[in-house]
Amino acid sequence: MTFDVELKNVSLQYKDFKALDNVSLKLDGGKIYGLLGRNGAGKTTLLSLLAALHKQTQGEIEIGGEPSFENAGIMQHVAFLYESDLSYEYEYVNAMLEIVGRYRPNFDAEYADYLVKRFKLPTDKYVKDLSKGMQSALGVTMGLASRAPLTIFDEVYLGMDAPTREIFYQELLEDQAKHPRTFILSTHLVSEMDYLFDEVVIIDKGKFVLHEEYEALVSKGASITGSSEVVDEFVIGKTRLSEQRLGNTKSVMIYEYLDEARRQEAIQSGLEVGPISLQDLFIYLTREEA
Ligand SMILES: Nc1ncnc2c1ncn2[C@@H]1O[C@H](COP(=O)(O)OP(=O)(O)OP(=O)(O)O)[C@@H](O)[C@H]1O
Repeated sequence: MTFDVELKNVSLQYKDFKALDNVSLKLDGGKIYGLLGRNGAGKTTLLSLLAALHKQTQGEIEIGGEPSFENAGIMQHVAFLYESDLSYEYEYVNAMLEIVGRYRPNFDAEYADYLVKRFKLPTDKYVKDLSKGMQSALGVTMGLASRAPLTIFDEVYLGMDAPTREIFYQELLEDQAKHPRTFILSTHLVSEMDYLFDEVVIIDKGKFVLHEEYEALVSKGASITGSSEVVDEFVIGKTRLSEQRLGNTKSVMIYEYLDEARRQEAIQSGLEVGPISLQDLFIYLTREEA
């Protein structure tokens, strides 16, 4: 089972501050979405509305085709994992997973057990005594093993070290292939996680910026590498996202679709044409105006 998600003109006002401003978005079920935004952009606010932790001040949210707020039938199928304070959690890992399993209709205890071993989570310590990275891995274990049709991870992987994050990414892709559901991953680890995303959503200062397929998005630009003079000449008049220089070699990311003829022209001039990085595009699209 997977869930579509739809936000129609959603705003959230905290007293006199608008954290989300008229956001509309439609996410088709069964895909992995990357939610990107700078600090304070409104990612957690948006995700906590999807998890019905509070209600939007304006607009409508539908999950699986139904209004989701205070809808127990829908919300039992929505898993929201975020960095939470577990410093008072006097439960062992297995006991905590058992509790989660009671509330999640699709919970797979065997898979949870497998993930506990895969993440090497100690089963003889209270959750409060686990390291920060281990607590993150426990959050990921709860989220994956719940197999909820809508699973939201809000930066839960921050405390994990790189090899542990790699295990998470592998498990996410493998389990998504076997049991497709809708994932939303918010992250600042853009260049590390971009390959996971089917589609990307960017918000900035509470406002919707874009929603696009990852492949389509990164094909909107190109990286051009070669000798400085030739690169400079080729990129004249094009929007530059970033620039790197090493000796006489230069690499420039441009934000412009290159058709086959232009690509061939670049290659004929001795330039290398590569894909653009989502991270550079993200930085460009959310930059502060000077
Ligand atoms: N309870 C609250 N009262 C007032 N303002 C709030 C409240 N919660 C969040 N905000 C504000 O809403 C804005 C969006 O916050 P949010 O946590 O959604 O951002 P974020 O994109 O998740 O940021 P980060 O990447 O830094 O975690 C911020 O300016 C924040 O200060």
